[in-house]
Amino acid sequence: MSLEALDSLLEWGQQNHVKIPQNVEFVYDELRGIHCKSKDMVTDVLKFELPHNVILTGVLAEKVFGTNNTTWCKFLLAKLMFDKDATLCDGTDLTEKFNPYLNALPKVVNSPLVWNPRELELLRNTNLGNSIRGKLKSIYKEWYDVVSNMTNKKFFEVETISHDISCYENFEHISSERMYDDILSNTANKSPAVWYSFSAFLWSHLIFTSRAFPEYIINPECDPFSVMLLPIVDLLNHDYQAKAEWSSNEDRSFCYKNLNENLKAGDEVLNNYGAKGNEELLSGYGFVLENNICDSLLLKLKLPDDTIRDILDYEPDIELLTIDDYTTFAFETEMAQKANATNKKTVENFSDGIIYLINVQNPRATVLKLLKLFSYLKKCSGKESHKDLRARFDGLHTLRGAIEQNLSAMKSEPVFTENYREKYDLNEYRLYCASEYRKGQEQVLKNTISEIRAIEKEWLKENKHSLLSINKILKNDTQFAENELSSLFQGIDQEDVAFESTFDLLIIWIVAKAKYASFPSKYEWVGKQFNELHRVIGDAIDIDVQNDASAFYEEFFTSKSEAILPPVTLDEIQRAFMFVKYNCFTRVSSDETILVKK
Ligand SMILES: C[S@@+](CC[C@H](N)C(=O)[O-])C[C@H]1O[C@@H](n2cnc3c(N)ncnc32)[C@H](O)[C@@H]1O
Repeated sequence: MSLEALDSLLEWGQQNHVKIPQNVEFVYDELRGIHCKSKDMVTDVLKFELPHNVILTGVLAEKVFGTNNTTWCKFLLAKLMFDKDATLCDGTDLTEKFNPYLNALPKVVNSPLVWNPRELELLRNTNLGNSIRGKLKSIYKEWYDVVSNMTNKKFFEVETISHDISCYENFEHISSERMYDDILSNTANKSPAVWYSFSAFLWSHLIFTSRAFPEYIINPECDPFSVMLLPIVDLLNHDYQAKAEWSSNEDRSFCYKNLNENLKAGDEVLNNYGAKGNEELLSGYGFVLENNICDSLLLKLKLPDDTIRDILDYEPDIELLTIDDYTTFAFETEMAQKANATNKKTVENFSDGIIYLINVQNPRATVLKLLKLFSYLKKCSGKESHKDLRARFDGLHTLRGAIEQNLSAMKSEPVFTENYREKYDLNEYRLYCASEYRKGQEQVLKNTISEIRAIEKEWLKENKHSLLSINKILKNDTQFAENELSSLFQGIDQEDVAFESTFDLLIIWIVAKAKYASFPSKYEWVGKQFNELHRVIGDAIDIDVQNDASAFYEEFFTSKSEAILPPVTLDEIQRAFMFVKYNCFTRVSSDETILVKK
């Protein structure tokens, strides 16, 4: 970006009656691009006004291509930027008209969509790293659907873009390296062969994701997803604390007001793009904010259709969310959100998975939603509900285990491919963005684990009389340790008997208590639950339990001498396993198996 380009843009604005406050100036630096600063102390509202005739909307795309939608707006911008020929609209050449605006647009938006393979390795094991190819494919499809449609042939010479087309058609078989070398590097270097190539479209797409505004502000009747470009107003950078107001006048001009009081000389005049986390900022805008309080982590879960259907039909208090429940494009619109809220969801809505966004500052709200879902997933078949204490604890520990796994994957050092180092440069700014993004994601995961631990603590306190650990049992049931344990292992080589977990010991305790009918009076409820379960299930022992119980039996009760029958039968072990499955959960932190009173 040259300073002359900025000056020309501001002069063009003046000629076109764009109103810019007297006491601001636009400056440029490498890190923040063009941005706006107050020249002196500002105590009043700062107001920018943009006349309708300098706003780029879908109406122009309609006049040029006959279709008014965001995809065609992207083609229009690409044409204005990269086509040497004029783009006529009502007798005006739009390229000439918007030339100063086009010259001041960023050459590259630093989104990972255009990072080279070496840079992309910085995002390994993150949501963004895992989703970038999918995102690229969906933008590529948006382009392909237009250029491959016969009715649009009049706008494009398809032979010129045959390589772009074949790369899309073979997308799954093309390595990231080749995709970068053949296609994306042309976007990154701003050297697309023609204006309707995919590289040109991708540049335009990123200009829209990083600087478009919702059109409904100047045109309330438009499609809620329509967007527009606002020259000069779009030079304002983002801060989630900025108090900005967008409105329009009757003549459909756009009005931006900065409501931050007491700006000092040199302070930046900022816009507010919405409460966006670093993942959204980096992928759509190519920058990150340090210590971003809007940061969030996206958890995606894939569940079988039948499970989703069951939840939608019978579990109204379990919220299943999709990406449409969150921001979907450049600037969030209330209308789009309302449209999502009123639609009843079906299984088809979840083809891309169930999405939960966990906020770094307030993970609790989402953790509570996730806990309900995980309790449901961990509830045992039969009569158990996701609201039962055992299922809730089991869900909590499964969720905690999954989040901890995510965290350790995120922390693992990326392994760099040797030949990338020789072939590709590493942009320092992208390195910084990747590391800040990872830091933010780690922080969300850590805060989520702390929140789950805090919830577990509350639940343990509230339900302490309904929970029983093996340590408590051993303290109170001396008969078990002193007599029963040795009778169970008569004839078994004592050196072989070593319990590695509280789970094993609990199984043995249940076997002993059921066999000798010796549940201590304090724990009579365990006996009752044991009898009740076996009254209900009869001889139905599920296959997983059969396998686990057999392995356990073999490990502990294989007699040294074939002449001596072990004192415990496989059936007794299976029954104890069944009981533990339906009445216990295991804590991930201590690997401790806990019995739950119903
Ligand atoms: C709407 S434009 C703002 C004007 C832009 N600086 C320019 O040079 O054209 C959005 C782009 O500005 C940059 N940007 C916005 N807010 C930023 C911030 N807080 N820190 C760093 N860069 C920011 C990003 O490159 C983003 O893609």
